Amino acid sequence: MTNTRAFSAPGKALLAGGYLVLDPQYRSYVVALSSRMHGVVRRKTSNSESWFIVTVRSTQFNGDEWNYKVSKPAGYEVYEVNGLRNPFAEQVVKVVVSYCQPNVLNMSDVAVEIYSDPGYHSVGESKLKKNEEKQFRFHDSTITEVPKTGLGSSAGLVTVLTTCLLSVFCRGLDVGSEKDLGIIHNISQIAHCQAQGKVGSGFDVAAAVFGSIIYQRFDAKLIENLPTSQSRDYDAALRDLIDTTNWNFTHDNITLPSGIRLIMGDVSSGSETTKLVAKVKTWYNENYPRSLNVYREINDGNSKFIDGIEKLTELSKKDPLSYESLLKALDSGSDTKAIPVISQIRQAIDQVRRNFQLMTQESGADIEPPVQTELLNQSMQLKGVLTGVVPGAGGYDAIALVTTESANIPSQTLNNERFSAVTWLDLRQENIGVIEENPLHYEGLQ
Ligand SMILES: Nc1ncnc2c1ncn2[C@@H]1O[C@H](COP(=O)(O)OP(=O)(O)O)[C@@H](O)[C@H]1O
Ligand SMILES: C[C@@](O)(CCOP(=O)(O)OP(=O)(O)O)CC(=O)O
Repeated sequence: MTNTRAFSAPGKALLAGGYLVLDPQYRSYVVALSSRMHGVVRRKTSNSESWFIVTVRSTQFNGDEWNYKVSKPAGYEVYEVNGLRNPFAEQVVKVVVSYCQPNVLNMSDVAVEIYSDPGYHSVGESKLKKNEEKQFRFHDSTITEVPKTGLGSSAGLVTVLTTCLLSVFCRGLDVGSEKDLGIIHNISQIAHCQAQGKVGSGFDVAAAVFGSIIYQRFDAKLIENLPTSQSRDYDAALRDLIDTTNWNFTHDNITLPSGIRLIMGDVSSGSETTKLVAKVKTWYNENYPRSLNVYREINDGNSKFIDGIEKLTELSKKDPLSYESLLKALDSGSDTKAIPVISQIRQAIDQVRRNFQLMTQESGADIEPPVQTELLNQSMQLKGVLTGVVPGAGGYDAIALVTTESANIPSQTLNNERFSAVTWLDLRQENIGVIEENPLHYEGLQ
């Protein structure tokens, strides 16, 4: 077992900051989730002297497996021996070997088993396999054909695979050290961005690495300006970008106040974030500077939301009795207008949602389409709900509710026609980012 290590990284929900977070000037509020992506990595004997193989296996998805042959005629060459595509896995292998510079002449083969927690994908016809520690769902289809719930599976994959490979190629990796987390973050952002072929804000990768955070993005040019991987200067530029460049981004750890939880409802109609982002960008440019005012209003709402959540945390510590009665008031569904911090949070989210509804009408991007507005308004009638949003890019994917710990949303909505399209996901917030796991916990799943 000494040859084997295991790591995991969390999924995310972007509660405040959708679209704005693409611009480094705006802060976002990202909650890491209890649904995690896992990787178990082991070294094996190599059959060749001039190359080695990195196998990425995802048995949950109909036995998916990718085998990357890594050789170094001049610079590193990485290709999948059966011509199978997984751009995220491939980019991670490329970036990690270019960064760590393993000696292909005496490097062992490496195998990484990937496991994703049930929350990442719709249940469908899958079969649950478990042992005493973990449980995973096994699907009959390949990864690209199984519907996602929107927790950021590619960011999770990239982050655990990066961590697994670094642990083999750069010995002594310690995910408890800020420095090593920084390296994992920078490599994961580069690989994710190159695989996506577009520059997202990177909030999903940052949450996978650092957990729940206030996130402000790095300048997209950092990655765009890298020379191509064929260039002589690539390896040096890459190392410089990972080890010495100041990325100048914010990832301040946060936690939801005690007694408050996040609950996600999968609506599972699916929306394509890239298309929504493209429509919003067109709308923004065509309506400038009025669109800037809309963004400023949303940003003001986001800031008041973040501030309100911080006030709740403060109150829970300084005056537990008042805090307890505030939670009780939320739970009973009684009128909470007289409680300033609750009004602040609700008004802040109303301000954000009003502007998202306006952008939806004007841009044609279904950020908060009328069915989601209806669902959120209905959710606000449930006992124990503090507030609710369409997370991230919005669309028809999901809703996220911030509720009291004791609110039982699934039982309140059972047999309620208005919620018939919603599947409440079995997950909650969990602040922690990448962690080391016990590799034995993945054995004997049945
Ligand atoms: N469990 C997994 N095993 C292997 N690859 C995965 C896994 N989960 C996600 N991926 C990779 O990430 C891709 C999904 O990325 P994307 O469509 O951007 O979804 P998301 O919004 O969940 O990140 C998959 O097609 C695959 O390449
Ligand atoms: C629009 C965005 O600001 C937020 C998108 O959030 P989602 O949580 O919807 O993300 P995906 O998992 O990529 O679909 C784009 C971004 O920040 O990358």
